[in-house]
Amino acid sequence: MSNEDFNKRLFKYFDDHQKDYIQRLGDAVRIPSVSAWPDHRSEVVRMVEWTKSLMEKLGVKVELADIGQQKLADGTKIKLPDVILGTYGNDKTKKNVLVYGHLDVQPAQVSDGWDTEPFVLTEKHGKLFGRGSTDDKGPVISWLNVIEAYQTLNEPFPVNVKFVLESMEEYGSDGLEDLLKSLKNTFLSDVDYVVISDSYWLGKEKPCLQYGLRGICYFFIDVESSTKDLHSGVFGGTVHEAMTDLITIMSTLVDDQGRILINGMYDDVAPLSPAEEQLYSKITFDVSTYCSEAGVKKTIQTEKEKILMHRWRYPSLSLHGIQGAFDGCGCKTVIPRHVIGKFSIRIVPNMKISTVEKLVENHVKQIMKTRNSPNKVSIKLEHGGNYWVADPNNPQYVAARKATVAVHGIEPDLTREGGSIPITLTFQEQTGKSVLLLPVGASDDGAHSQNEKFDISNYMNGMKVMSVYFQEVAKL
Ligand SMILES: C[C@H](N)C(=O)N[C@@H](Cc1c[nH]cn1)C(=O)O
Ligand SMILES: [Zn+2]
Ligand SMILES: [Zn+2]
Repeated sequence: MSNEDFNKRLFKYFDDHQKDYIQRLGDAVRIPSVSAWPDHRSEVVRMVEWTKSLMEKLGVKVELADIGQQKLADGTKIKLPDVILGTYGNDKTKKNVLVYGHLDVQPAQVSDGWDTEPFVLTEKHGKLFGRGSTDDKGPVISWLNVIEAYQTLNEPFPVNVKFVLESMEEYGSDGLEDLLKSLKNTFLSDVDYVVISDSYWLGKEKPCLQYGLRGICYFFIDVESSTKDLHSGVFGGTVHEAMTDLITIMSTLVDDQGRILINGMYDDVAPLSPAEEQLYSKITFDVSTYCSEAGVKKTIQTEKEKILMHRWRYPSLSLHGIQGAFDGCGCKTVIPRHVIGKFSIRIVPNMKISTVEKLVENHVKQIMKTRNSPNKVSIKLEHGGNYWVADPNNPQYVAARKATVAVHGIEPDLTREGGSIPITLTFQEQTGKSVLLLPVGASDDGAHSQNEKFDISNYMNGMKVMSVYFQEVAKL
């Protein structure tokens, strides 16, 4: 049978089994594997076990790698979830492709404003709503569905596949870097290509391949004022409040133009070359759609090119929350004794995590000097992950472009991602091989947001692209 005929059968098989794939994703979404919630660690472990069992059913050889313990803010330690190392096929004549993905998800609760139960996959108008549907359970399961389809159709798999599936990605990939370094001369030594499907298209219709990611430095600012919470009527106006110090610090970090106000933060940012500047205008991107997907009235920048640059090649600082602050309904007249402010800086070429950390520390010290406050303030880099930029002309990208054209009938845009996949650079360094970001989700999937979803069409077409990608990589 020609390859074309096989792909027709394969694609039909995917379409015919849509219901089974939705059910499988639903089983995964039902496990609330939130890595940021220590009290849900057993659910993360359950997700690892669920995936291991599916992989073993498909004949993937699975090993669970212990990556040690996580130290929580209060000093206690809990076990980090094991990393799944999978091996499928061992044919020395075939290429070895390493697939990375993550099984943990961002927190979610109906009270955040979800229209449906976040951990119940709900199908509406061709969309599958649920936490982790697009980030990253849908894509991870898609890779496994591809293996299953080949088996059922009795077709030899075109490549050997290795899997690294972690469950702390949404918490900065705690513990994974050391593991990968320790595997450099064993599990990783014969890897030819690394592929990651954990990001999103730039629009809803046009597929893309990505060759860059921003990194992330996530900070906690801890402010302690008193030994207990205080009555604001009794103590207000006489004590230095932790919250007042914290809010002052947090209000000095970024201005209304999105510019980071920390001295020196832009010193290492790579200058924009004329060649790079030209790339942005060619990319399909609609500013008004972007605004409506975000649910905002306007963006800081108005030109498409500038928006893309600020998503991909400039740093940004976002404020995320304050632990310990009153956030319930009604009025509570209490002065909290201890608050922890949380913010992150997305970093870009050629910023260094250690420099960013020092600059933030200096900034906080400077602000506190002006406050005449006796409160205990400490700043901690909770986790840091590097940026990554690759050459989109390397053969692996050519293979993925052919796969995209074969399924979608259109050349993908070559784009970058504003989010972070902290371990990407480590894969490149430890294997010495090309890493490809092959997104399958759409721009409006709402990863990390309320009503995260994965379109059924993206699920089905994603598996088709992944299949042809393996076939094309086999030919390289
Ligand atoms: C792009 C990827 N799907 C993702 O969402 N990554 C997270 C990683 C992270 C790092 N610290 C916390 N989360 C992100 O970009 O926020
Ligand atoms: Zn995520
Ligand atoms: Zn992700």
